[in-house]
Amino acid sequence: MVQAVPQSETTPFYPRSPYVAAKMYAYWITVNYREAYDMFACNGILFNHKSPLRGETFVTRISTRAEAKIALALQKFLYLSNLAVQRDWGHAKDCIEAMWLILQQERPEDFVIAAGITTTVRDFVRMSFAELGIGVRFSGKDENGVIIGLNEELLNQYGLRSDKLFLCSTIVHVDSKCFRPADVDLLLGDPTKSKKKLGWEPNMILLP
Ligand SMILES: Nc1nc2c(ncn2[C@@H]2O[C@H](COP(=O)(O)OP(=O)(O)O[C@H]3O[C@H](CO)[C@@H](O)[C@H](O)[C@@H]3O)[C@@H](O)[C@H]2O)c(=O)[nH]1
Repeated sequence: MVQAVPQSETTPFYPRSPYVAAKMYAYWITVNYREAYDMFACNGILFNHKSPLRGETFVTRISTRAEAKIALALQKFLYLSNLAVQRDWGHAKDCIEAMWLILQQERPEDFVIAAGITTTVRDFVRMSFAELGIGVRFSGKDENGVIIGLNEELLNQYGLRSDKLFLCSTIVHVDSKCFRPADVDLLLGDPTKSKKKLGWEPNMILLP
């Protein structure tokens, strides 16, 4: 449903949730006030951004909280829905810096603020488990996640015990009943304008 890949300032919007539909009002009223009253009003079109303050209902925190509990043997499984969706995940600090830069410009304009790198939820989960020393592979029809390796050294470094983690055991379950009725398959922002005009560069990016 995305109208172009990557998505720049000129890509048409196609909201896939009531929340994002409401954000369209905020976007257009900003443009309207700028054009009608010559106000210094700008839109930062921010792609997904994270920090330690990220709410626990978002997929990154759902996963990392569950992963930590699994590593501590306080929980057995992580339940997720669609692992194939891709997001352009950046850091909130970088976005705030971009907001400040937008407001320092001579002329008010709209800017895409994005890392310009897209990652599947599947890879995010795999990478964050790996940070703890737990190797996970997703396979099979349901794409459940299975332990394929344990890095004892890394686990020990965090004071974690590997005796409750078993090779070949399934720790990530995909629940297809929980797929969103309308979801965004792929978000990948094009930050070219921000980099060029604002001199903005994200400091924290998620490398696959
Ligand atoms: N929440 C959640 N999402 C899951 C899960 N499993 C897979 N996902 C998928 O992970 C993706 C990201 O979901 P969220 O972390 O909930 O974020 P979001 O819907 O992309 O919302 C963010 O982006 C919006 C713009 O697209 C923002 O408007 C919003 O503020 C937020 O930053 C979605 O495609 C969702 O289907 C799960 O168990 N829980």
